[in-house]
Amino acid sequence: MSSTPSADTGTRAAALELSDVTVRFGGITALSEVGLSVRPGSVHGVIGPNGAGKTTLFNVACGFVTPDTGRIVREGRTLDKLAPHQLAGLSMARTLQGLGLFDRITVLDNVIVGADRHASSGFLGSLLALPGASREEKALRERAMAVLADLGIEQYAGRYPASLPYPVRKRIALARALAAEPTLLLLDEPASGLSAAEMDELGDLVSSLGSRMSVMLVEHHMDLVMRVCDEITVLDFGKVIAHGTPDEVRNDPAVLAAYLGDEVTH
Ligand SMILES: Nc1ncnc2c1ncn2[C@@H]1O[C@H](COP(=O)(O)OP(=O)(O)OP(=O)(O)O)[C@@H](O)[C@H]1O
Repeated sequence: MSSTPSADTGTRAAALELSDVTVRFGGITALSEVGLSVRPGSVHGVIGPNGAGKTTLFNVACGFVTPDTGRIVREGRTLDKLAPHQLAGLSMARTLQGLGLFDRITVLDNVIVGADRHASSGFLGSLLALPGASREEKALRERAMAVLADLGIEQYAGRYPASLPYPVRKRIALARALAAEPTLLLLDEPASGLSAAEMDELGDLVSSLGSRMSVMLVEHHMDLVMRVCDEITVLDFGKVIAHGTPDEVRNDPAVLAAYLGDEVTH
């Protein structure tokens, strides 16, 4: 990865900053000159009606999509290009809507995949293949178990993901991301498929994560976003139409207009 220091703003660098990001898919402009800055130690929400560009923005932040134009700056360093395998090296981790768990290995081993920052080097593969526990493997297992315990799902460590309820599987995916010890966590629709009670628990969890790291939360569920986010960026038709605190965004006429006919809660 090539990177260059960005201009010193004199303040603590953003955990993640996207500037003037434009993404086109053929004739469709999914994002148009979008800017967003995730302040260190904050929970930053991204919302918008269907087709607004949320997923595309998330994919740019994860390196899945390279913008046609624009800059990605991580803690003061401008990244020419961001690839998914570079996330761990940048102390970033993400969860996806599709979870992406490995069903043929245990929950614990799934989380070890996250704990092993050197997975792309094949280090993890050799560890999992070895019957005897090396010092490194022991440390990885301990770290993975600690994260599972932190999320209240350590009892599932020896189980296989496919046999477990969806909300538990979502926590496993989160545990895998957290096991990489990120300082920036990117969450894509973490509340989808959860009951109201489970969503409440998730809200508490995201709030507590926000006190330990920076979080970018892309989410449909307005109640959750309003409850846990310090700042919110609102997209519509690929453009930023509002940005501010939950109260500012909630009362913004442009946001109300964008959601007209949709379920906005006050
Ligand atoms: N791979 C792609 N190819 C072509 N068009 C795409 C692609 N991905 C997204 N788009 C288009 O870009 C626009 C933004 O899509 P995106 O999925 O980012 O929005 P979204 O806010 O996540 O929508 P939703 O809430 O419905 O998931 C939409 O018009 C979508 O049809």
